Amino acid sequence: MTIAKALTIAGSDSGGGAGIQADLKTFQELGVYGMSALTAATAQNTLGVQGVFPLTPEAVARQLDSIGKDLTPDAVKTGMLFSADIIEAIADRIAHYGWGNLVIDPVMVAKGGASLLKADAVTTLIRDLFPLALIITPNLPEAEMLTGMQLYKAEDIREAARRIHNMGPDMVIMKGGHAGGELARDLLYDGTGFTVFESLRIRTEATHGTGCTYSAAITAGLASGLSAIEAVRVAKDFIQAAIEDSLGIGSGHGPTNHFAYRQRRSQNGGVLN
Ligand SMILES: Nc1ncnc2c1ncn2[C@@H]1O[C@H](COP(=O)(O)OP(=O)(O)O)[C@@H](O)[C@H]1O
Ligand SMILES: Cc1ncc(COP(=O)(O)OP(=O)(O)O)c(N)n1
Repeated sequence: MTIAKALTIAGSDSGGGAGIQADLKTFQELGVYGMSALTAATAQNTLGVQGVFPLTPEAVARQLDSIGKDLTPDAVKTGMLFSADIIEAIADRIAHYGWGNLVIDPVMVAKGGASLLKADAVTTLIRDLFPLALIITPNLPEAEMLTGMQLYKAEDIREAARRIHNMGPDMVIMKGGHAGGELARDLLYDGTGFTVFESLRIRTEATHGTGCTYSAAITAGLASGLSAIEAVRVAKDFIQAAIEDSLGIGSGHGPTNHFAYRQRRSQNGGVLN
């Protein structure tokens, strides 16, 4: 049996809704073998982030070496990276092992407002990691931080996608979770044109870890051999089901339901409804 393997390089969310935990659950649900390299532990629940405890760059690099010397990933994603020296160590190891299918979720600030990336690490993220990426998946506040633009109008969002594309990745997905409106609309830009992925916006507080889960689902699709467009289409269905069927746990921003996509498919003879 050959199984697709995906690696997440990210922080731990003790509450289980975001970070490494969301990524590994998503990989598993999509039939992909999950591996992880931890960058930081967070003390976190649905109410917010109570503490951030980064690992040393050396500890991150050694985890990547252990994986690289034995278990070649078919796709890799990054999430919370925290500091410039951790990013440098990760970029160095990814280049060393020649890992492709790299999805970068440029995690900066948790929904509750806690900083998950030091301000002085943004330039290192752009300089060292973006050129290695197949896809970068900023939400609108992250895209504003990366470009210095204010993103309210559709044409400005498209211009921001072009500018982020010029920072080195093959593709950019501008996520629409933070925009208003009836639709949750994501835009994929590949350097020549835009592809729109949209769904009905669900009115809910249970959106903790949506970005992690979405980028992990894209990574799982790429690891399985899907094209980028196919992988994003599956990921959009996965996150929509996960938000719609939320679990109702915790008293703040609850987690999404990582079981939902598979449960719906099995109830419908393999077809998502
Ligand atoms: N309320 C919602 N209803 C439907 N889809 C949503 C909702 N909120 C976010 N999404 C989708 O979840 C994915 C993650 O987007 P977003 O929430 O913007 O990321 P982040 O968690 O990084 O802020 C995107 O596909 C977005 O369209
Ligand atoms: C450890 C960790 N990593 C990433 C995040 C941010 O996750 P995201 O999917 O953007 O969800 P919200 O924080 O916006 O709910 C995190 N919180 N913790």
